[in-house]
Amino acid sequence: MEIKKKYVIIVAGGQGLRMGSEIPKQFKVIGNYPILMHTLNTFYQYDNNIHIILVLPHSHQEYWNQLCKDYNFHIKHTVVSGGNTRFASVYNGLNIISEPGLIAVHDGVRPFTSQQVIANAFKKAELFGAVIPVVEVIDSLREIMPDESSKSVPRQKFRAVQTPQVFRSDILKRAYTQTYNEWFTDDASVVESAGYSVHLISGNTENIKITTPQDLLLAEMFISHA
Ligand SMILES: Nc1ccn([C@@H]2O[C@H](COP(=O)(O)OP(=O)(O)OP(=O)(O)O)[C@@H](O)[C@H]2O)c(=O)n1
Ligand SMILES: C[C@](O)(CO)[C@H](O)COP(=O)(O)O
Repeated sequence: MEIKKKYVIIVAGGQGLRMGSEIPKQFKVIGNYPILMHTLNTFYQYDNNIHIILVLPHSHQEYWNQLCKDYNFHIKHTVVSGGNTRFASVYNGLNIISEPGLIAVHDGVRPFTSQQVIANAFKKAELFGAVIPVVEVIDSLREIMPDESSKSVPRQKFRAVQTPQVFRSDILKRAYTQTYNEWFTDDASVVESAGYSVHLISGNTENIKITTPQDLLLAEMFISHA
């Protein structure tokens, strides 16, 4: 079978408002390195030929270059400027990919994706074209009704969605020609809205999205027990 080029667009163009810290959360240090370096390293460990595209706000790029020098970080990657939404940041990353292949899109603030999940996502994307990792929901769920009352819903019917989400490049590029919608919270929602179906695989529960100060504590704990 033909070996497809592999890309990963790592989005780190956000402001980290829910973290509320002075330094954007993607640059916070856990286990001796900034979070983003752990994330890039995870993909490099998976395949040291993967093309890594890192999306950062223009205003953070100088800081990142300095961090790379300070931490002697030499994993090859291309930096692209972020947009005002995650959708716009992915779009900008996609714009520099001209050759066909498989494209993973991954949150810069998810440093704990397992090698097994990355490998499985790429493998299944060859077959299905659009693959996302999900985990079961562990809390009970309630739906809020228009009159603000609520009703319980069966959690067995739902899954929590993670990244990396991996797609054939033609599918992802076509999907990202759509106009932005506020329910596009991930790449699967964009691809599905363009008429494609999305294949689910098992994610890994440690693959948290570091969003709040509590997540940062959890991340420190994962690193210290790795
Ligand atoms: N304009 C944006 C917004 C988000 N992201 C990225 O998308 C991922 C998931 O977003 P989230 O956790 O919400 O990050 P922030 O937008 O930084 O956080 P917040 O919503 O709390 O401001 C993050 O890696 C974030 O950097 C991005 O690349 N460009
Ligand atoms: C892409 C994502 O991480 C999948 O769970 C999530 O949708 C990002 O949401 P956010 O509101 O941008 O954090």
